[in-house]
Amino acid sequence: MAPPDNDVLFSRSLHYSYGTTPALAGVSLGVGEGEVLAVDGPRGSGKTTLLRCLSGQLKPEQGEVWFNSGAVHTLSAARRERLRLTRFGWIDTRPELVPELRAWENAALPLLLAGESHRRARKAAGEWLDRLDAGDLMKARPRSLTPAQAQRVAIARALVHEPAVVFADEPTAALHTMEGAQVLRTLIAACRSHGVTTVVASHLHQAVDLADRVVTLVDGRVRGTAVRTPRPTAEDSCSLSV
Ligand SMILES: Nc1ncnc2c1ncn2[C@@H]1O[C@H](COP(=O)(O)OP(=O)(O)OP(=O)(O)O)[C@@H](O)[C@H]1O
Repeated sequence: MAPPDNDVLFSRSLHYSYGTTPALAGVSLGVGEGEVLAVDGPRGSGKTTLLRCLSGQLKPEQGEVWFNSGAVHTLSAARRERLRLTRFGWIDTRPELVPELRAWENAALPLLLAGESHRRARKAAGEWLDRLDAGDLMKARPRSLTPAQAQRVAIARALVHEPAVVFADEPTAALHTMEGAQVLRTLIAACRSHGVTTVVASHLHQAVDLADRVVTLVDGRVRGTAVRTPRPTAEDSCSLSV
């Protein structure tokens, strides 16, 4: 059965286990266009596994994932990889930048991999680094960046190819609390102002205040959903003109 038309991303009854350890035990949810969804829950509740299934990194053992009314769960690994490269952005807990590349080259990777010219990829990466308050880091190597600066470069990399959906898996868990809060605000403001649908996992409740809706997972199941009204604006998230 096809998913509701108004959801960009939709899952139905997702199940996933690592060997005998169940991680998802029937998760169904939808994410609307431009919505910022926070996935909350204690450690081990299945947040990372859910984001990996929704983004096509993992194939669910049972259940369905739909993106823009197209089935993701039935795609081959190569087609899912292509989808991730072109339509999705991923921000991990740790930025995992390529140490040999400069910040702008790291940020430009999705465009360079897609065959974009060096000049255009550099321009787009520079614009994103500027918006994320990291424009002065263009030529820096990852080893010279603070964790928060490196995460800003990783956020630019997730947004540079204008994805439809950005997934962020505990993007501030490795940062100092204050820096983490700033980085999260910048990320969500950037996604909002560019209309990017966003799914953020967080067990620290940091994302909850900035999201439109919060889904709480416990033991691989949805335990609750809270909708924030009125919907937060980009200005609520960040004072930068992202
Ligand atoms: N590679 C793995 N091998 C075995 N078990 C795993 C693996 N990854 C996750 N798990 C288990 O699956 C369950 C869900 O893990 P998951 O990482 O999805 O939860 P999480 O909510 O993201 O946790 P955290 O907040 O600690 O990142 C947990 O019981 C976890 O121990």
